[in-house]
Amino acid sequence: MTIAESADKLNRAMELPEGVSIAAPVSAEYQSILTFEALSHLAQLHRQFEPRRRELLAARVTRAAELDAGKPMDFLADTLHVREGNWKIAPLPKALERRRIEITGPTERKMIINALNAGADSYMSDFEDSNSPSWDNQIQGQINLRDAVRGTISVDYKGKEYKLNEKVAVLQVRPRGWHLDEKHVTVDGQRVSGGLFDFWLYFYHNAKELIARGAGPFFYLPKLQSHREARLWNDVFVAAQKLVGIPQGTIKATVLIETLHAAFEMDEILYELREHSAGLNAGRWDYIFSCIKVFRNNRDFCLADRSKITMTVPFMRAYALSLIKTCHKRGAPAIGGMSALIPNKKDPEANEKAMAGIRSDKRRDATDGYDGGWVAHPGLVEAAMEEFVAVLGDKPNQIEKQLDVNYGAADLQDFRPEGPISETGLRTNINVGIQYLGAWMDGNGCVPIHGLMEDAATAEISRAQVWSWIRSPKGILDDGRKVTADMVRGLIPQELDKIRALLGDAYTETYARAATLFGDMCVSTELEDFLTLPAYERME
Ligand SMILES: CC(=O)SCCNC(=O)CCNC(=O)[C@H](O)C(C)(C)COP(=O)(O)OP(=O)(O)OC[C@H]1O[C@@H](n2cnc3c(N)ncnc32)[C@H](O)[C@@H]1OP(=O)(O)O
Ligand SMILES: O=CC(=O)O
Ligand SMILES: [Mg+2]
Repeated sequence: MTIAESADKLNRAMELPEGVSIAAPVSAEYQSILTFEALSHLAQLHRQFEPRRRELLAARVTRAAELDAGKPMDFLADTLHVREGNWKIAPLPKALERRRIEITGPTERKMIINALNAGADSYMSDFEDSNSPSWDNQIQGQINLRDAVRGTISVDYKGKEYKLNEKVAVLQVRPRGWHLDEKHVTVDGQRVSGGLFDFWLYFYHNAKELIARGAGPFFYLPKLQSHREARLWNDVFVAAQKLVGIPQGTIKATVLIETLHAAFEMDEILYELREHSAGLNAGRWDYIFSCIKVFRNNRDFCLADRSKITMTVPFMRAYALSLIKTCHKRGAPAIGGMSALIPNKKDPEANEKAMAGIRSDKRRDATDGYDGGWVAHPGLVEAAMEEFVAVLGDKPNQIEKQLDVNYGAADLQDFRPEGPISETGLRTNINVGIQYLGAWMDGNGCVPIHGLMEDAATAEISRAQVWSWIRSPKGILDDGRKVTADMVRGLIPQELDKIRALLGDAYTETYARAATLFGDMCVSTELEDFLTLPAYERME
């Protein structure tokens, strides 16, 4: 029986609201999330907001075409009054005042427990970059979150029982970005938005319970490209709070500034969400990816090896400090991003280096003025926390710190360094891109590769860099060879062999499919918008 047939058999007994259809199995347990009322409100929200989502996605295409045609990236003229106005976001709830260290990770059951117990102030549970959006991951993730909110989550793993400590981190949830659909659920024959689906199911099942427990429905909003996209989220929040019957302004959301477009609209984004805002976060990995994507047709644009694009290169520095300045002026928290370093159990020397890297990353963020920062692994919380405490002392945040910096459009686009580009850097991008994509298509959205955390955002940089080095006349290796499509096609089987040898029994044929897809995307004439869009269509 195919998945569609078994889904049909299982779901035939299930009563669905008018116009709603589900093309995936819904077990009795899944039905506790996909209730008639939850789905009927989802359909209502879809009908109300989907036309605007589509308009905004179309506006992204128009904007990209304008940039391709050479229109400069700049601050918006018609929102000058917002940038110059004297306003602040609404006061923060107590639960979101102290966010020095936020751990992040996928919504897998054991990981949720480990993350909530890790000693961080907050935990961002992720349906985006670190998640592979298979049907099971999405619905099981909602089940896990529901149980975590109620404190009943537990799991027995290899004979060890996992349950929550008395004191746990404050939970925040990141739904998918506006670009992703949830292909298994349609309303009136149209796929629903992945972001709306994730947001609504979590909100519907947990908002009141969270409020009763002294927290609230707190979110992270990924990959926004404009304040109009923030306005759409704000309007969704207003409608959702009304549907569930909780006061307006109860939802709080932190927006990731992780596209170059959004860096030019930070004030405007905070303004749109001012009743619901919990500040901004520097999503550094998607930000680098976005810069490459924005300048895809600018033959002068070229970035050095991925390892050379650190937080201290000119354009990243301008972005990082502008974000703090904007947030603090508006009374909003500025949350730092993720260092990709993770602990290394097998190699003490590498481990020491990783820990030193984490410390220096968090020290720089805290000293600059960030109110908190992200870590990818429980083993990093203590060291990262020490660095923030060293700067903040016993204060919950440093929002009062106003930055006297003035970065303009040219600083945000000072894309240095352009080199070096090495064969090692090229091979690493290919190897990481294929390994990540293979794991993702097999249902795992976050993978340790060569001592670093790799997720959808970091893999996007790898993919976009290879594409850009082929296209740009500046894509020349430090030994003088031009990066070409033929060179990349030749390296892919070699890197796939290395992956096969490395993974051993864990290797599946998916990696070969991932290599084909990755290769096609690198050599194609157009830079595909997101790696995850074609990959999602290849998943069940
Ligand atoms: C660009 C961005 O968007 S960044 C945000 C998105 N990315 C992330 O959130 C990264 C999340 N991190 C991870 O998924 C993981 O840390 C990985 C995949 C990078 C490495 O995971 P592993 O290989 O399992 O690490 P390792 O074996 O050292 O894990 C040790 C323990 O910590 C747990 N752990 C590791 N990372 C996390 C995490 N982020 N949250 C909760 N638990 C975690 C493991 O489950 C394991 O638990 P156990 O000992 O009880 O079995
Ligand atoms: O989501 C975070 C990022 O760096 O991308
Ligand atoms: Mg991101």
